[in-house]
Amino acid sequence: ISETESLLKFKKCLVIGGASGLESWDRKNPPCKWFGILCDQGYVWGIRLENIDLAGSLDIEALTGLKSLRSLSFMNNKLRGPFPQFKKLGALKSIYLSNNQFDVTIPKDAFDGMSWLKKIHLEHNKFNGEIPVSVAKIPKLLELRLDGNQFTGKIPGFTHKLHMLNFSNNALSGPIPNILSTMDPKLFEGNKELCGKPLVTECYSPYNLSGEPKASSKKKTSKFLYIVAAGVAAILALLILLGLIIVLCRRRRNKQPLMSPEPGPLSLQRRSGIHKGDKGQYSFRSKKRVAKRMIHTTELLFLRDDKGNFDLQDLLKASAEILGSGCFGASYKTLLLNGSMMVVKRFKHMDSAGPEEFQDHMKRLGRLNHENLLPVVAYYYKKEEKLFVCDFIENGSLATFLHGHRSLGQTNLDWPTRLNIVKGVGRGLLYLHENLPSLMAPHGHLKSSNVLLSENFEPLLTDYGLIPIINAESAQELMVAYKSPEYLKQSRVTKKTDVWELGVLILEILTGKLPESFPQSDKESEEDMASWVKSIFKGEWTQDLFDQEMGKTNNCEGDILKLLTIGLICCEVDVEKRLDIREVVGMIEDLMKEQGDDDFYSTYASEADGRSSRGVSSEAINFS
Ligand SMILES: Nc1ncnc2c1ncn2[C@@H]1O[C@H](COP(=O)(O)OP(=O)(O)OP(=O)(O)O)[C@@H](O)[C@H]1O
Repeated sequence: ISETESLLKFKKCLVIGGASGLESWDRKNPPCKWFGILCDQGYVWGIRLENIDLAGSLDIEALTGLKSLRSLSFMNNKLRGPFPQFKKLGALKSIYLSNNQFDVTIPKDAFDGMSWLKKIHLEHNKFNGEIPVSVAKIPKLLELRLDGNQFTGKIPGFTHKLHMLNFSNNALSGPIPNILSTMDPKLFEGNKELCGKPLVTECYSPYNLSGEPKASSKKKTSKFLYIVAAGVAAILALLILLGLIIVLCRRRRNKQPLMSPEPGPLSLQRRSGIHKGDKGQYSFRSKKRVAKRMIHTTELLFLRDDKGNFDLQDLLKASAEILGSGCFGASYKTLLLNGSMMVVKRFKHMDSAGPEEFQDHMKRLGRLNHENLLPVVAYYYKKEEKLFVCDFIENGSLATFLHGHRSLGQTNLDWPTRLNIVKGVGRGLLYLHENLPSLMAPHGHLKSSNVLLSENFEPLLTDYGLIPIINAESAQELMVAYKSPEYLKQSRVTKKTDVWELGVLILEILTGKLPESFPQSDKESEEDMASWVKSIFKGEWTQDLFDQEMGKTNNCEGDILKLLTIGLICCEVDVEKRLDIREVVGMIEDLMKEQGDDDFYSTYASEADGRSSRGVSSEAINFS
């Protein structure tokens, strides 16, 4: 269905007042020439029908065919009816419905999945019921105006601060969420039952001991206080007991050789069978003394100062659970007595590098610091045993999200999240390339199980920079870099091998297919993942090619195809022709800008002029 037909269908539900300008909406002219239609490169990106006495309802379904649509403004009209299903247009960046006659409750999930939405203006209608929780979860939201409605109930908890918001003149109640407590009090005025900062009205809470409890609840409150006091006393007693146990344990430990205490049945020592014959145990804190002896000792060596509050013995005695066994050995999730959850990876195939070489390399890794790299916190080196310690990342790996065995309640990765992951992986790789300059492939082992996802789904690379300390034979057999076309055909691994790995990862993220499920591209030139994608992809959208779990692509098909093309460019077989990582990251960032860091359309010329609109180019607005 063409843009013309979509818009004409949309027009059918509108009741048009006197001189609306909508007469120009007919098949004689292309939509870009119609009144109120804003185009970019021949495609509709905005509909702006303001101040024209428009009534009726908004048939959002009809607009789903407009792939470039990003902005809608119908302010200063007489629209009413059910809340429009904007979430069907997941790529929208701004919605303006101010000064209309909507008098409905907005469904809780009205904004679910609207990852690109930056501005919502619903002020001066008669919206009632609770503010939908989904509005507080929109990740990029910058402006929210709900003032002059009849919203009731509590303000939901927002995940981040907004540049502009207004809740004034509603019927809201309860405490203002902390994250909004530094905003101008005027933005909350006219809600009799709202309390807490920035308003002067304090919230009465049973926890607020200084507050005057209401007479009717005095009895309840004193009972409650009694329970709280008893609880606090019990916790204190427990803490004292725990402290005593720790002191006793420490005393015992100091008297005994390092490995002699029999750990619990779930300890890392038991689980992994790690043993330590040496007597020496040096404090990891006395670094200077340690530096001289470290090569020959058996202590845990810290690369991060901020994490150094445990030692090898703590690690070995801690309860451990196996996370999985990769090609280099097993990884254990380990809960330390100090409450930190760490991962201990036990490396095999690492005995070719001598102790000094190994130590120098670890120092190099320790100097790295980037938001998309998971740092190695500490390591342990002994001829027959190498351990790497790092933080445990609760969300697990990208591989788990893409290929299943997710725990209950874990969500699918949608397109914006996938694009953001690719961007972070690219940035992490670029940083490695700039800061580990002497290495062949600074990462060398990029695959989805080595991309962990933080709480906010930011990617964290692991198992990077290993090539110099892995035995050559095992590296050739096991590491991703050595499975690249240049290694298989010319026995070469270069910096651009990481670019090829990134390409395969991009294809995996978009198709949801496991690269390992394809036969390797070898001398008989069997099909690998990249050639499989090339054989199917003809430059157009092919539903079958993409991971169905990505869910609704929300009119972003064009951008998804662009990322797929970047993936294929990275998978260029000829290393000389293949782009370097800087060029690829540049392309990914350009795509990000097209997707979310621009805003073509801002209805509000200024805060004071709430009733006019104008188009503002992306250059004119700085959201950073
Ligand atoms: N710090 C961590 N936090 C949470 N999960 C982790 C962490 N490190 C590794 N894992 C997960 O534990 C599992 C085992 O990891 P491990 O690194 O031992 O093997 P792998 O990544 O599958 O293969 P390879 O040994 O080739 O890297 C993987 O699913 C990995 O994603």
